[in-house]
Amino acid sequence: MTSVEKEREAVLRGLGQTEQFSVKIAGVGPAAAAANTMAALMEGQYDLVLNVGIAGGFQNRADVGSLVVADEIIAADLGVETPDGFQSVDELGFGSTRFQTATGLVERMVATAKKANLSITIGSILTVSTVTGTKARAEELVRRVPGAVAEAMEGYGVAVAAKQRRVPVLEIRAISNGVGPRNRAEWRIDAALDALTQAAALFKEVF
Ligand SMILES: O=C(O)c1cccc(C(=O)CC[C@H]2O[C@@H](n3cnc4c(=O)[nH]cnc43)[C@H](O)[C@@H]2O)c1
Repeated sequence: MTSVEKEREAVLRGLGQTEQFSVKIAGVGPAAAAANTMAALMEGQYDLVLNVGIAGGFQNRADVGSLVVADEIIAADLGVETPDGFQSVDELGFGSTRFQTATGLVERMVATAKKANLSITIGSILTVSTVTGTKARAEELVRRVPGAVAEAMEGYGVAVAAKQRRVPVLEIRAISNGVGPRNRAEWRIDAALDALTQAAALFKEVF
């Protein structure tokens, strides 16, 4: 599942000729991602759901142009803001903001990417509904989730649908920008899409 067509094309370029994978559009944001992933899972039989796309990288954790793979997918803004700070739905007893990703496959993806000389980091990938645009917010997210390496907008939605259908899930992202003060001029979307293509070229071997 990719959010937009450009990400889908980048993945298809890397996959080359294969019938092993089906690459579908999730849309932007967790709700669209959950609905479109569920629709895909109702139409076909799948062994694994991958959420692949670009993301923001947290400073000194994931550099622009590098790859990240999630050991955990976390809905970072699903909760309540109280005078004492943010409380997640887990703390409130309303559900879970966290999904573990497919054990074994994370390590295989990382080992294979490293063998291909790609820069890749394992960590929590946050799902947010609002892109972080300030240093204070970036710091707050890292304080709340010390293992966070990147933020994007779809992983949690994809994971909700995958879990419902009892299919393992993985999130792999290429970093297009830093998480922090908004600065569109610093975006490196082409570099991130190239990294996605290089990652996807390994998928046949890894999965
Ligand atoms: O207009 C902005 O300043 C802006 C900054 C970052 C991202 C956006 C998007 O509209 C991107 C949405 C799309 O890309 C993924 N993505 C990429 N970078 C980030 C990020 O830093 N934080 C959250 N999501 C990001 C996301 O998964 C969406 O699919 C606009």
